[in-house]
Amino acid sequence: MPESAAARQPFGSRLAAAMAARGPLCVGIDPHPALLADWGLNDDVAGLERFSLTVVEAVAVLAAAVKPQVALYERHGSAGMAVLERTLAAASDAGVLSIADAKRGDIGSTMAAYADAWLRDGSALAADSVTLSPYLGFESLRPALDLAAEYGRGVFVLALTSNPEGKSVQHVGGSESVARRIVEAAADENRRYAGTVGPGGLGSVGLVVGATIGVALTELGLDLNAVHGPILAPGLGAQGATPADLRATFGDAYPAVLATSSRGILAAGPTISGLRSATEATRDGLLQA
Ligand SMILES: O=C(O)c1cc(=O)[nH]c(=O)n1[C@@H]1O[C@H](COP(=O)(O)O)[C@@H](O)[C@H]1O
Repeated sequence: MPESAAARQPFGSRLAAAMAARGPLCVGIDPHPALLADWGLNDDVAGLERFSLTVVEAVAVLAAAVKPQVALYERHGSAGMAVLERTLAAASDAGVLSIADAKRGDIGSTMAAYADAWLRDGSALAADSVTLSPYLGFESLRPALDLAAEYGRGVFVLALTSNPEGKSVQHVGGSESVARRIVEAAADENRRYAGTVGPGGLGSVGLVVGATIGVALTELGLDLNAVHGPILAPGLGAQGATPADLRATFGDAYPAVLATSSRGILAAGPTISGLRSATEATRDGLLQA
């Protein structure tokens, strides 16, 4: 059902409500060729669609959000991107929030076009939120930040990524690290819109901080509580992090953490019941941590 921007609550408020109701788990939709094969599907557009819609059907009532990985649709060309459009529409129809994992970032004039694609009402690719890369400077993301705020949508900006190579850039500067610039900029941005956030809500500018970063927050002296936004934490499952690792890594910022797992859950397909069991087990592990 299309929903007008005026009627839509800010993304951070909608996500906080979903996390409170369903637990702090996002299920990544990453249709890797090997997973398609494991599910008995061809690595083609029909396989991609079957895979994606099955995941949405299975987890929409259990997860706080789903996160389709855009690269795995792009590799099928324009027909793959059409499947992504239908996957985002199916998530919306099923009542689960979507995070388009596009990791976009460019100079402002081009960024405005990315913002139009992923965040503007009327775009077939519009998701509830999108992942952004701040390598061109946090402020280069301005068109997306402003459009997200206008339409009640959200963004997740890469801060400390889950891959081992990330620290070669993100840790540079030590106590004045690159990551600190991103964390502080996101906090400033959420402060600007603090008046739109209801009690217990979160801001709509989130960060990506990997579940695999170990003690980096302490080493770099970063306080994620000051962000007042959601923290998307990939790395659970296939990349080795456990719910206990997440709890230890994020400490008292844990209530704002939306953990995300793709392969760890998708490997339990292709049955709906298998996917649901894996989702519930992962979610319960996060709630008990
Ligand atoms: O933005 C992301 O979601 C992301 C950031 C990051 O630091 N690390 C990371 O793994 N991701 C994404 O999260 C997903 C992780 O997939 P699994 O390792 O299969 O759970 C992939 O789609 C990655 O692109």
